[in-house]
Amino acid sequence: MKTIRIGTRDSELALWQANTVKSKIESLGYKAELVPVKSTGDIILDKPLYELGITGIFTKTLDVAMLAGKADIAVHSMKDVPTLLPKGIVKAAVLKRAPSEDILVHKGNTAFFEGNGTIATGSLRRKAQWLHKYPQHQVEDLRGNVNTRLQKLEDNSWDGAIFAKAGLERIELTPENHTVLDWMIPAPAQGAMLVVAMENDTYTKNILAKLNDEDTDICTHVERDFLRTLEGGCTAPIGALATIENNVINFKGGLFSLDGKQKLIVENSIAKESFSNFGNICATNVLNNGGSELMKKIREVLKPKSTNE
Ligand SMILES: NCc1[nH]cc(CCC(=O)O)c1CC(=O)O
Repeated sequence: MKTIRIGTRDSELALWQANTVKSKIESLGYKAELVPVKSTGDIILDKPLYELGITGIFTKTLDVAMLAGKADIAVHSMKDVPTLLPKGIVKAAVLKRAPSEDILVHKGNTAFFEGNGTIATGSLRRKAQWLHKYPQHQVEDLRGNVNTRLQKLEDNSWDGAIFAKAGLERIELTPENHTVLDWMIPAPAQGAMLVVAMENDTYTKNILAKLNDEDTDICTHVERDFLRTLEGGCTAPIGALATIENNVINFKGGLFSLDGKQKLIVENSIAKESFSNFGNICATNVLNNGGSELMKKIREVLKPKSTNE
């Protein structure tokens, strides 16, 4: 029997995700092994992500390994995956979503919420939404994998730092002192895992199809369509979350100015079977209600840089 080779980065979160897929493949009665690959996103830590000028920094090295025939599949945090996949690489499964929320990890004293706080994040989306809600606060840049960021928070005088709840839970590192940011719109596809395979690898694709969660697949499709239509190749502070209840998709998306002062929100629902163009409809709604002007301003500042989160 062919062994499915899973390309993976070596961060604790990436390994957890790759091992989870390995176990699921083995539970179906097939063989799988991990192939470690180093990613530039994990190596360059001194610059904000959006300044690195590379799209899909976390995923590119694994794409290269797959295209070079060194790995059959890769497991990604779906929010780190560019909305257009490289030629020859296709979506093979979207796993059932873990919690989608962001959380603030702090140091026990929450008085800063009411006063002059300093919180750390490397994400434009988190920064903009934080400053919108807490305009008197400072936001500092914070890079690195989840473990590195937790360590940096401990080593610095910041009051808190923002993380994806799913990422901390997966590696069982959620600190006791934290607040779930249920008001913050998560990154498109946050909490979901995407497994990609080679387009021509029917054997592997047929196995992975059994791992696909239909509702998560649909929701992340809507969120990523919203992102793709809105940003048009540039990275802006954009959040999106779709959920399904009683066969209805409920969607909330937001575009923010970099300083968080401006906020354009769309909330919309549609029957589940009409999901295919829904993200684009929601994005067009934002673009027609001030979003085009705001995106133009954001592009002038960020251009020619672009990356995900
Ligand atoms: N930006 C890096 C990243 N990519 C995926 C996750 C966590 C898992 C997920 O959101 O699906 C994280 C960590 C974080 O944002 O705190």
